[in-house]
Amino acid sequence: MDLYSVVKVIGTGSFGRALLVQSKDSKEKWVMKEIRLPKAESGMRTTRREAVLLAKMKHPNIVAFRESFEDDGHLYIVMEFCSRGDLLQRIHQQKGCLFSQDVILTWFSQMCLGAKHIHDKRVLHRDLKSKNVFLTENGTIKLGDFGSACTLNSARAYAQTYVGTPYYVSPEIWDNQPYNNKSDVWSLGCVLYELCTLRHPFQARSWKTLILKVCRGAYAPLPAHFPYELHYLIKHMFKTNPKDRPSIHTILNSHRASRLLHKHLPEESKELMEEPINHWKKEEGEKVAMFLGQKSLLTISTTKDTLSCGSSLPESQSGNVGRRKKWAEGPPNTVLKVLGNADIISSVGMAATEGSDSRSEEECIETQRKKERRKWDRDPPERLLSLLEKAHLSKAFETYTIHRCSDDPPLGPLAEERNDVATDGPEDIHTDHSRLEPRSDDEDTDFEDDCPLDWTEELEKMVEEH
Ligand SMILES: Nc1ncnc2c1ncn2[C@@H]1O[C@H](COP(=O)(O)OP(=O)(O)OP(=O)(O)O)[C@@H](O)[C@H]1O
Repeated sequence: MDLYSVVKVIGTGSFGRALLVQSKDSKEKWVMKEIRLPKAESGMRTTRREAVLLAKMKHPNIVAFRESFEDDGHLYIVMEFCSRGDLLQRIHQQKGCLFSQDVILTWFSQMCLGAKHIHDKRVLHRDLKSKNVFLTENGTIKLGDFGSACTLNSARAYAQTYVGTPYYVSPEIWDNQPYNNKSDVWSLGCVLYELCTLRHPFQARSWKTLILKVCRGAYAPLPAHFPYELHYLIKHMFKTNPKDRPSIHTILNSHRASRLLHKHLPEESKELMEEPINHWKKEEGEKVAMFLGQKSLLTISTTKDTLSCGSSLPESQSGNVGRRKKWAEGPPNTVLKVLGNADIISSVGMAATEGSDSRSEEECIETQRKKERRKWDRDPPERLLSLLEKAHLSKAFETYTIHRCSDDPPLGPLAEERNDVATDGPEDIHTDHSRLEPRSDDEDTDFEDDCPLDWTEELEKMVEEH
């Protein structure tokens, strides 16, 4: 502490203060987070998690860690100072004037790089929001605030804890399912949407509407001037089923928007990235069109028709331009074959599962139950709503840390913790190299929860405390 002089208090978070400090030696400015340490010795390790995780993240798009130390009952984390503040402040400064597409894509592609680094290290951020994305003096984006982050290697730890800011929370969390890497993708989608519209995607006047809108993935479309790829990306990031949502890896490498993002990546990152998959090559498109034309289209216009319209083009060209085609009466064989092999997607109910394989009745019921949980046409649970009605909706922009049972430790910085939780300490963070391989988005959802958490009780307590 003696090495720094305090310039000013930047802000106060739920866990303590953020101070702007200056190194007495170098005169460099840093942010020092001052976090009250819990009295119980056992709670200290959780409090230190933010420092430990931040120290592990060395990436140009993540707030750099300098050092951490304890003094007088506080933990101090010294980190890079992002002089241009957070994106929420930046959005407010716009006063309704939209950001340019280039700015949005430049910032968003850097957010993706930062998030990819976190996920590659098997860490979930769990509180991505515009307030936790920072801008440096030279305009670089940095993800910060790892107070809610957790490692993925302890299934118990993440399955039983909910952390997040309600406006940015994905449908699966409201549905008592576990937080996973795609939940971070949802939150990042919210930030992208905010950059495009200066509004939150899920605006609501009540908690009930908020939750229902989130769970139905109902948002107003982006302004029409944005490119198709951006509309498409948002649509995918807001898929209500996390398995249908792209992973960060997919967004950067094989999504329809990847090429657009790549154009906006910093040069040094481009070299390290894979070349994105080109979804639609003109030559391939022409080949497909030709194939379809031969297979299943009938030529009904003739050169004669074209010529009678007064065209003076040579026959070779006028044939191409003037011919009109229409679909044959019956669907093409290829389509029938594909449909024959496809699952009957819309068929719900036991008929679809009966006799289809050798699964037990319980397994079938369980599958059915999971399908039903995804529908979200029903109202949110009465109890959840009645307690949320008491809370002001503005609270939905604050970070919540909720844990399941009194003997199960929460993961937030002020949490009490048992000694035997295996997610603390640098040794707990391991790199799973298989995760670095490109995979389908479905495979890239990290885990399933077999014991969904009932966190309404904890939320009730928190709402009362607020
Ligand atoms: N590295 C940083 N550079 C510049 N400003 C920062 C940095 N880290 C935090 N801040 C600012 O300090 C203030 C307090 O941040 P802090 O993370 O402590 O709490 P919070 O994000 O406001 O709340 P909570 O952590 O409860 O979500 C915020 O205004 C934030 O923008």
